[in-house]
Amino acid sequence: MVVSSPEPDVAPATTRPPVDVPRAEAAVREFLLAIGEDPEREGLLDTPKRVAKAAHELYAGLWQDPAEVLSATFPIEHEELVIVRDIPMYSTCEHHLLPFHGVAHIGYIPGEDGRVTGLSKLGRLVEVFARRPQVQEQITTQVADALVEHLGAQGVIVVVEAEHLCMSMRGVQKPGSRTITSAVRGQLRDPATRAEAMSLLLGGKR
Ligand SMILES: Nc1nc2c(ncn2[C@@H]2O[C@H](COP(=O)(O)OP(=O)(O)OP(=O)(O)O)[C@@H](O)[C@H]2O)c(=O)[nH]1
Ligand SMILES: [Zn+2]
Repeated sequence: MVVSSPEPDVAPATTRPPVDVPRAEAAVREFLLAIGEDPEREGLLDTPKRVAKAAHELYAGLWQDPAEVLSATFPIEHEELVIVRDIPMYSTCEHHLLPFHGVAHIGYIPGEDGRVTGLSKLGRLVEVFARRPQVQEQITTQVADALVEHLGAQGVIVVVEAEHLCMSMRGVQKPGSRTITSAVRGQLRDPATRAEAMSLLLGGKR
């Protein structure tokens, strides 16, 4: 078993994602007008340009392929649990386009061929699915399914813990509340294995 707590590993934007910049800038300008702001005032002059530029990073996952992230594997014939926990995660809720952020924990049992992926690739996989307009449940299941589909994992467990700013700074206004979601696949559905993985994954937090 391997347990690792990684440094943040944010995928560099190697290819420029196809944000339609003029369209994004025009939309931000319109939005500023809609809320009664003056897009011509000095502080806002460059805002449409900045927001469009930020979109390249915030939504980079829309143009990334999970299969590519998981394509590099190592034949070290490890057939037991590998866990990377406390992977920092920033995403955008698709309902309000506000951030939600927290950590993801991933455990997987490699495929029968014993091939494993690089530990950082688990962090990159989270990026692929988090850097999109999203809901937390979907990130969780997409990460789990990608490990089964593209890595051939025999078992997977993914837990995501996050605070949603749409619940903190507006709406119900409950700052500090955390949402926890999990997805379990294959051999880790077995109750005993799952309980062991969960306790390692959460590192004695509960
Ligand atoms: N299940 C789930 N719900 C989310 C997520 N992010 C935001 N939401 C919720 O999406 C719901 C949208 O509800 P609506 O009633 O359509 O929108 P709203 O009037 O802005 O809701 P309030 O936030 O309650 O004011 C809210 O309850 C949010 O808390 C997520 O990742 N997963
Ligand atoms: Zn929201």
